[in-house]
Amino acid sequence: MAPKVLVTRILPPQTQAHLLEQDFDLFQWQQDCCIPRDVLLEKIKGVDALFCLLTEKIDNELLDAAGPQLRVIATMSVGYDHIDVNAVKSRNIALGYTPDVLTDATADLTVLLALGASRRIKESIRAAENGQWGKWAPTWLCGSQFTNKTLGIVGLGRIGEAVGERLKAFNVGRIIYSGRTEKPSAQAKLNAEFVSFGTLLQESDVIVVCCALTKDTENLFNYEAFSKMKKSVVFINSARGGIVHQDDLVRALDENLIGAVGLDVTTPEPLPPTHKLYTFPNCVILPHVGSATYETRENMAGMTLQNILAGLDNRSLPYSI
Ligand SMILES: O=C(O)C(=O)CO
Repeated sequence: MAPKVLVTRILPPQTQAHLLEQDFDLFQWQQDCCIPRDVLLEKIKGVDALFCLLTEKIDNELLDAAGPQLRVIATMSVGYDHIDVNAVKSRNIALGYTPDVLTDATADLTVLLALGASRRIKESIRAAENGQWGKWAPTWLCGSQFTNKTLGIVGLGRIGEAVGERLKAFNVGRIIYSGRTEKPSAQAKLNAEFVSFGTLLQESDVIVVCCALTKDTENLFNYEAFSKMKKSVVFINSARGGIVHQDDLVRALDENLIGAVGLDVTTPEPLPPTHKLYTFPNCVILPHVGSATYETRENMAGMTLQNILAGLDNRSLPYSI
């Protein structure tokens, strides 16, 4: 009998074609929006494999609804804060994700945000489009550059290291990082120093958040943290919205405690267009597009399908959490 497989979205074209070639009893959510929770809870009943995205919460309620035959869950994401990993593992369900493959795309976008925020891209685009572009003027729309500045990376994992490598090319003077543990190999490559979180806040000119969202990092960037930063700091988050206490970020911007902000992630997502964060000229917000290149998304989908196929075959997953 063909295995029952639930896929929560239409996939990039090559992987979508590959999926349809499989001998699956397939239910695939066809609309270009998240599968509603009640539909997911209904459709998960009796499935052998679940192909999900970071938009689906995988918890005991869902696993109970699925039933004991569920053998593999594969998320098309590197982050897995949407998954109750202990709940999945305690039921002996194989769990897969997509590490490495989105590192370059996400690091590229993080650099884009850092440059954009520090060079006042939002105000510049608005000025050009709104007829405020007068004659060239010596100090109009000046931002700051990275030359000789201190770059602080919170979480020197794969993406943090790739961001460091890229920003090194902008002649930063010093790279410091904080995190749970020292990362000797990345540290040596970047000639970086491991410092305490407090030191990183105080000494960085540019702070990039590249860590995972966990219980330890939830709301790590609160009012107290923003208060310790340089007033000129460029603060970038391309990791997860929940790492930042967003109301405190609004307060910090209101009180001019920080220089510029670039966000690819927020709480919630999507961030409603009426949200106060959009009103700050020095806050650039993108709609969670860090990994959004054709190549990367195809690779992520392909890896997720490989995980599903391995799990259904009772093989160990090639990209296992
Ligand atoms: O894969 C992830 O975790 C993402 O955030 C996608 O960009």
